[in-house]
Amino acid sequence: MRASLIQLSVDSTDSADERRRRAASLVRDRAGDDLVVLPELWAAGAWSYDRWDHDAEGLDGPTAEAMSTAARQAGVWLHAGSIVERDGDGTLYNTALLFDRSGDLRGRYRKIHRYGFDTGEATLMGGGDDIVTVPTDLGVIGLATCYDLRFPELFRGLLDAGAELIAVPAAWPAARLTHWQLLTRTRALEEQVFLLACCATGTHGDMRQAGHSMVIDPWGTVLGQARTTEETVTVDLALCEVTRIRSELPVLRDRVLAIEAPVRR
Ligand SMILES: NC(=O)CCC(=O)C(=O)O
Repeated sequence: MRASLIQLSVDSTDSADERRRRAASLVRDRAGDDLVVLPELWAAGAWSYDRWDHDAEGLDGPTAEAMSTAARQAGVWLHAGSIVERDGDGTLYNTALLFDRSGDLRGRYRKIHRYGFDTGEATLMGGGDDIVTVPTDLGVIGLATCYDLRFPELFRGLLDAGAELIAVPAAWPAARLTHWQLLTRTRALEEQVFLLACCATGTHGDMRQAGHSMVIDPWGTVLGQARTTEETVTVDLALCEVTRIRSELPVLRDRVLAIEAPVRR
């Protein structure tokens, strides 16, 4: 399969509408690919907290509509990154969307771990409850978002739910680039999955984002990596490698599930 990460620039110099138009055009350029991935909260801006209320939308809002159309026009599976979703009660969620080649919404994941400690996303948004995997004609795709990378138990849950490839949209800060590079490779290696991690670039809300979007194979090898500009990384990958590597190095078979550690905080 051929997969692309579109590392969009999310900068305070352009508007959500401009980014939607640019993202749709970049997705259409990927006609012929199988899977395309966009970053986290790229329309509203992951660090533009003051925009979230204004730019929040439903699953039939302008971002979802533009991305559904772009997926259909390009004939690709499209992980459209995430949106600031407002539900019927008015609660905001950081919600990732996966469209199929016809533009139908096939997966929706509300980010479970909210970043910010006692500020930002942690206080302005609700958290998701569900681990989400989506069976596709490509393989089983697991969904996680940005800060989730710091929580290995979620990735183990995705593995147990059958994930062969995990897509991770992000808006990771440039100041913690080394964490991004370590955590993405570690999650791919420990779960023996392909990990497609698409980070935003550019600066908004006073936060410079890391770029360095990466595709990593189940051996932990980086198959493709972006730099810090707006760019698209395209790789060819064989999902059958998951089965081959899991049988060549069968560490997952050696799990001891009965360990019960006391939880101390
Ligand atoms: N958008 C995010 O989830 C940011 C995560 C982050 O900055 C970190 O884990 O460090």
